[in-house]
Amino acid sequence: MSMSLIQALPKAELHLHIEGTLTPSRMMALAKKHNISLPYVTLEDIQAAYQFDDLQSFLNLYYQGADVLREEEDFFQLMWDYLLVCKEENIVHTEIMFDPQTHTNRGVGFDVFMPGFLSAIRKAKREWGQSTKLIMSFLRDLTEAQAFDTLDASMPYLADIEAVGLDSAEKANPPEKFRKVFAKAKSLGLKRVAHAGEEGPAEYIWGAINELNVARIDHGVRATEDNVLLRFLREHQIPLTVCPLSNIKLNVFDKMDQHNILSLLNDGLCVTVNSDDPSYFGGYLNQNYKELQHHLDATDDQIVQLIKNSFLASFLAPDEKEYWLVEIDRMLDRFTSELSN
Ligand code: HPA
Ligand SMILES: [Zn+2]
Repeated sequence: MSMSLIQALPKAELHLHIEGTLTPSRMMALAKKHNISLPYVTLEDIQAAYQFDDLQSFLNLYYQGADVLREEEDFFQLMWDYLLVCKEENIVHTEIMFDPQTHTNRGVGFDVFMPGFLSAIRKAKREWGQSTKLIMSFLRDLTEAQAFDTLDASMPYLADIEAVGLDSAEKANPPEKFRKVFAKAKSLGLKRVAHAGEEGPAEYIWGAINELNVARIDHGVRATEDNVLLRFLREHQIPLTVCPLSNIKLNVFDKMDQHNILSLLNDGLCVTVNSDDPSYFGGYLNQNYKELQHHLDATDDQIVQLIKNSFLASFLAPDEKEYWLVEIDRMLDRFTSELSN
């Protein structure tokens, strides 16, 4: 049963950067369209370049790749490519991060990328009922004043933005640097998330919770360095959006069999599985689940709990969460009775 379980069950994805879904072939096509010369000739050159030492070495290529995104249609295609993957992988709900500053810094404004994103999102909703929410992420290596400018520029699109987030280079950019802009976002009715405890210390997870008032932590795997924090995360069921393949590619863990996701799960934390930047890290969501079966001997029960957590940790309304949890149990009952017949 476990082979098809991952594919068969409806899932939510909560930690996904849309700029990190830019496929090598789409990158090549857009470079050609806009007459941009890439440091790659073939698709294989791109694959070969995607070997990273750490977060920063990845970010350098990720920001470089995003430069091929110039027009509304490009952003539509980027989003559409990913939403088709959601349909294929049975990701019925997805909370998608986008990095406005990666685009506004090179003269591509909200009036270019937002209409592109939104038309793809609306088409997927119409065609197969795809559920999505958008999370606007601030780049933490830039200043808080620049984050405020970004929040101001997003005002015309606020109705389509669920939450704000915090990403990019974590070390030396602690959450409290963005305390005021997160407070402003909260006053505007936006939910909050932040990357913390990926490369940065457990202390940054406390900072995200106490200073930024986040509903969940992106990554958070370094929480295991602080037992008081672990107890707090368990007691308050503050979700961690963990990204297994990302953590291996960026050397947060040496090998998948050393990943701590299942020990966090067994400890009673609300952990979830996500793909982060699938085009750069070598796998979409289902592959991330499969890695846990292959390298950590994840049981069916653990896979099911991780999938249920993906809905519990989402920003869906309580009745929507309940709908999917009931649907999952219904499907599991059916699998079990099919197996016993
Ligand atoms: O995993 C990540 N961490 C920080 N910044 C990012 N930007 C895209 N992906 C990431
Ligand atoms: Zn991320």
